[in-house]
Amino acid sequence: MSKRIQAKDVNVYYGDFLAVEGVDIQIEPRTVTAFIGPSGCGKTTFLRSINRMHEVIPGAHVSGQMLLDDDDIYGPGVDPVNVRGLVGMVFQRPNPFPTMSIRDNVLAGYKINGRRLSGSAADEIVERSLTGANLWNEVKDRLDRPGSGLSGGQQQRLCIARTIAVEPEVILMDEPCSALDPISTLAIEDLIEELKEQYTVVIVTHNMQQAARVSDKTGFFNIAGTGKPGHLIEYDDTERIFSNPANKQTEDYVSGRFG
Ligand SMILES: Nc1ncnc2c1ncn2[C@@H]1O[C@H](COP(=O)(O)OP(=O)(O)OP(=O)(O)O)[C@@H](O)[C@H]1O
Repeated sequence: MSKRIQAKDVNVYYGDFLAVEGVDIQIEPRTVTAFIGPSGCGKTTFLRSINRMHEVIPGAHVSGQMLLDDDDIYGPGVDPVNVRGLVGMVFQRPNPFPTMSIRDNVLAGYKINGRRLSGSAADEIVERSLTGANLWNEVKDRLDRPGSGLSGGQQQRLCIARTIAVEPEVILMDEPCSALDPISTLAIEDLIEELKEQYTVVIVTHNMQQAARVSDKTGFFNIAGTGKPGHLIEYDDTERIFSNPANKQTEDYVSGRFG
């Protein structure tokens, strides 16, 4: 598990609008990468292009190559549903299925794909996934209760359990802590550290301290003005980005002199 992500001259569009232009990046397996940058610079848009979630918006499309190891996820005949199995996504707001039990939430990826599981296989997946999401001990005695009965932080860890249940190679996270309190945020940050032992993790965050805490590498995106496309300005070791970036725009942004 865990694959390299390589974008080659990737442009991301909403209809005719070019939202992100010319991204070249190579993200190594078993690392955490954070995307930072001002609002509207295309962090989320680019993130969503890594598992073809972008194209659920009518008219949205991508040009260039997006490779998972050596396979282009936009290649001919590639089924986006399979791509989303390999590249899981955790969203800003925890979104467990509210009426479904905790157990069924974990298994939701299998149910949606129509895959049948024996009871013992399902039990094993539920325990492994909830343990992997650092949630097992808190919920093991109430697996049949609805997911909506959990706290926000627990719900987000349930969503992470649902993502890892289907054994992806890559986990994308779009501001996964922005709706959480500081304690729950720390729990997710600790979990991200553990997830990178098995997965390639890419996280969008507005919180620069969080990027500095959780990531090995940081990508800074910027935009020249409203209506202009966002660009990846710099991608380097997180320590370097926050202490001695190569680009003046990055330096201005991380030192708070932006705008
Ligand atoms: N569904 C959409 N349809 C059309 N344009 C969109 C859509 N979603 C985003 N955009 C545009 O694409 C550009 C990039 O937006 P995006 O949300 O990716 O930026 P971001 O860096 O993630 O911003 P934020 O930090 O505010 O979340 C913006 O100009 C935005 O208005």
